[in-house]
Amino acid sequence: MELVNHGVPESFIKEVLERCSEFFDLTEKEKIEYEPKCLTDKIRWSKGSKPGDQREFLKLISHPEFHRPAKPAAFSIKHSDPTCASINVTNKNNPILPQFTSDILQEYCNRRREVALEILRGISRSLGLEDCYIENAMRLKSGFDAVNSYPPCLLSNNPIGLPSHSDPSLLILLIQSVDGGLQLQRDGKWVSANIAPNSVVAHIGDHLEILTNGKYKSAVHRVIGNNSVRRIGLPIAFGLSLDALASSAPELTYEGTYWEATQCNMTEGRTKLNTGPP
Ligand SMILES: O=C(O)CCC(=O)C(=O)O
Ligand SMILES: [Fe+2]
Repeated sequence: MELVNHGVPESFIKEVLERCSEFFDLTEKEKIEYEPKCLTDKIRWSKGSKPGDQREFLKLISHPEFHRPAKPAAFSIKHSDPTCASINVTNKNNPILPQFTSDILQEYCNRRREVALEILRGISRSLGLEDCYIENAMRLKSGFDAVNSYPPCLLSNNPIGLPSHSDPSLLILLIQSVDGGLQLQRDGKWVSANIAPNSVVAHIGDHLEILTNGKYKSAVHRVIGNNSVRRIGLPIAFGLSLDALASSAPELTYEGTYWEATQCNMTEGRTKLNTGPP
């Protein structure tokens, strides 16, 4: 789904993508400072570790608090926890950029959140459920947002920057710095997503497929790399509360659970949905 008139000005989107790009311009030594050291590190840099994943990515954990109310106290860590010294770490050589990058990504996530909630309300309605059904079932007030952005690495002989996969979470809103790269699987074929400048791609994640008992299907997608120009893809994944569990809405179940159905129906690239309940 391509979204236009989404209410976030083009200049702000440009600024977000530029800040990400500046972050990737830091030296490897500087970026290593932002490798995750603590569970609650808000801004993290790392590289794809799975075969064929040529990404380098920056992640923002914009969850308000790493908080699991139903778990023992030891599982609840607030961002202000003094034992997590690496939170908000600033690099000596670049004292401004990463904090600034984190702030601007946070602001971008906040602005996107309302759009995501509005789409999820529309999806609830389309299923004959009350508007706030998904929000309430997934406890989105303390939901988890993550931003991945990455420049293409040198793509050697392999044009695939990120292999076929579907995303965890409920809904993903994506912008990109240059057109092209993202492909979606439709009827077994790869279709390029041509996204107009300043528009946003919205696609469904695995948890929404589970929740809706397969009525909304998680989008299988991949990214084709590009050696000539840096492309930043910036998906925000809107996820459920760390304390919630994705399971089929009882109002939508029929003949057993969706987990059972998906597990006897393996298809390429659907690893997340085929591994069974967590
Ligand atoms: O860069 C993109 O267009 C998409 C990236 C993606 O699919 C992901 O990070 O899961
Ligand atoms: Fe993805």
